[in-house]
Amino acid sequence: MTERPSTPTSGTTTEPPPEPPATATTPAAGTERVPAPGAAESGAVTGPGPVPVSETGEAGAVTGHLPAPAAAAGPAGRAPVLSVRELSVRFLLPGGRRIAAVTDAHFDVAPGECLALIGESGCGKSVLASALLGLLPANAQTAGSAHLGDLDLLTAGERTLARTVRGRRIGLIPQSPAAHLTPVRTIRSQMEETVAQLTGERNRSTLRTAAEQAAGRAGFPLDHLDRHPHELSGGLAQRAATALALIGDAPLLLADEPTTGLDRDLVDRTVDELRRHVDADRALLIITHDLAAAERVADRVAVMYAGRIVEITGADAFFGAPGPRHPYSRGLLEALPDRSFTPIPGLPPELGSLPDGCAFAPRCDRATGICATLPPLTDSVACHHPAPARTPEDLRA
Ligand SMILES: Nc1ncnc2c1ncn2[C@@H]1O[C@H](COP(=O)(O)OP(=O)(O)OP(=O)(O)O)[C@@H](O)[C@H]1O
Ligand code: NI
Repeated sequence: MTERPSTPTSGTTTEPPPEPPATATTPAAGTERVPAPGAAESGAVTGPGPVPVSETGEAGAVTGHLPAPAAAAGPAGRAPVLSVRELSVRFLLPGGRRIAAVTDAHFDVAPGECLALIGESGCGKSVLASALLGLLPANAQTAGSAHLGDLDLLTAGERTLARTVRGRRIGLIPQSPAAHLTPVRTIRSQMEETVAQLTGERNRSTLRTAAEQAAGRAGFPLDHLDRHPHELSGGLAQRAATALALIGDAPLLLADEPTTGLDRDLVDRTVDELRRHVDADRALLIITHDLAAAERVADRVAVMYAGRIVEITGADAFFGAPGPRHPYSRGLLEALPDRSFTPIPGLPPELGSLPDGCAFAPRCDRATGICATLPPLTDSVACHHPAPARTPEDLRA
């Protein structure tokens, strides 16, 4: 774990000027959001407390929507930057198949806090991030709510998301940075344009300096700034995308695998820069396969399995003592080379045909008959047979 101040260093957030957002966070052409059935009338968010989990796993069958103040207190006792309640995403496929990519996700991210979202490939992490930014494809349906202050990101219109949210209130480091960079323009010109759009600055030399500072923050070499995206390695494209996402100093940063393709030193450097973003009293939701990076940057960890968050707990408790409580979370840690290097047996289930009960049960050595029923998320873990919690202080979820 890195040393970090216990109190945020600044209480200010940057109010964006009224210009369009950064190009790096513009949605792909042709993508449109399909509002969830009944989503329009639900401005309400559910209150804190046990997470209701829908038995059917169907979008629209989300349970427990109780009216509550939009600014429910976050884990640090402050109003969260992001408040996600029973967020579900379904993809409708030809022939009537439904992919349950995200089911009943429920969490907050507070100012000055980093939440790391981890889990095996295909479990729904990127879909969750895309839902928050209104970047889902047209065959997606959402349910639940995701409040950024008073704004429900799931029901906000594309115009609002494009003009005031993406790049301004939420920065995105996308999972495929090369695809998000504009192919025909140099990295320098994309960075200068982003600075101009977000700050209103027009002076050439000021823009040039700001772009070079942004590159420096992400460890992007200045002598590569005049290159086009196709002239960059994957790691350099990653750093360019990180630099672009950091420019707006958005109150919430979504970083989807921000360290892919980087060597260990650059991983550390990148996550330390992301941590500086958090320590300036902003929020970070980082999606990563790199558990060492998660340990270095995160305050809390959310573990996702087959579209559901199965455990959400403090990073110190998770990576240290007493360790995670869900058998899947424990398996993820035990699979690490510097732990017992034992892979979790079997494969994750198809999200198009999930069982009614615990989706991890077929791979779990603790499973019993009761696991044919869905375990609710109580005490930070959704499992009928969790490892015991040692002390309440260990769990600061
Ligand atoms: N447009 C789509 N139509 C149908 N299914 C989709 C679509 N987009 C994603 N999915 C499915 O949603 C599930 C979750 O995908 P997602 O990209 O969120 O996984 P992930 O956890 O981010 O994985 P990774 O770690 O590999 O990035 C996958 O099973 C994927 O096949
Ligand atoms: Ni992903």
